[in-house]
Amino acid sequence: MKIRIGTRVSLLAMWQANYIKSRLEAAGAETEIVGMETKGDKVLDVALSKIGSKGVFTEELEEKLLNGEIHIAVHSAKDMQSSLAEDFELIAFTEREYPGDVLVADRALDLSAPITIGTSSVRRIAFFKKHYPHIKLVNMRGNLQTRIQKMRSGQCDGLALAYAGVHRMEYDELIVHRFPLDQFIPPVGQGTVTVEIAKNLDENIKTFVKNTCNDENTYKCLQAERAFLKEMNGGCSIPVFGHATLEGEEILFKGGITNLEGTEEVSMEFRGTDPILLGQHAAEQVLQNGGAEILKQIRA
Ligand SMILES: NCc1[nH]cc(CCC(=O)O)c1CC(=O)O
Repeated sequence: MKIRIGTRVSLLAMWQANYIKSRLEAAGAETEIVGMETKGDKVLDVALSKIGSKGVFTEELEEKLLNGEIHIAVHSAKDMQSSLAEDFELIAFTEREYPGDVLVADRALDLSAPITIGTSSVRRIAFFKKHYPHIKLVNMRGNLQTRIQKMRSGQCDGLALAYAGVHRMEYDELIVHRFPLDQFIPPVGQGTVTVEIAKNLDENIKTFVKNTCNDENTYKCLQAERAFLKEMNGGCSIPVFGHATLEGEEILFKGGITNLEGTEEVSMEFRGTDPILLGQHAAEQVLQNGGAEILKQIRA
């Protein structure tokens, strides 16, 4: 069996693809990595939340899934839209890395001082405004390496990033702070790698990939998180967050939404055993308890 793996070409995307590749090969498959640049990689001067079109990192890979040039596409689960087009499916989620956000810098930073932090995530911006209103924020896109270069050229004192990406790119020694998970609640999917297929994929390949790459516990959590995200109908320009963990058979889901200024936040916790029902219920409750109002304000 030879499995062609599609990926973006950033170093982090390549890490993810190689991670999946090594699992498939350990289980006896031959593989080939097919890298490609996507719109999301090329347009770097605009905040993601403003590019607007859905799937800026996924469209081109999906074309290749459909025409068979690749069998699977590897993504960060966080980058995936909550509802895929009819023809596609996420069949595996790898065991999750620590899901939180960290501060990366070349020197120790005093978070109570008026330092400048680079980020363009609407969620991180809102949490900074709420918990660190004196900190100055500057827009920062591009891959991890580019952002670190921009920081070193003086554009900011530090960068707010997902731990998972920093760790995978081996920048651990630049981590100067970990934001608590209950203060910077992670976005849906942060820290796990997912495998996307076209539904017409050969069943043997599909089963093989599932068996070698999927972590059942992470899968359950991601089902809940993604059901929540879908029901919230957010998109990456809306600071929606959601994080599920397992406690025995039970799923604990924490999620919500904040306005862009970080002055209004609806965060709630729910427990359940059916991931999809739990995620949907959580979204209904968050929307009913002020979330719908926040969404409306942001969209206006
Ligand atoms: N926003 C881009 C992005 N997409 C995935 C990761 C890495 C973390 C992950 O895979 O969850 C990052 C970088 C970041 O947010 O710091």
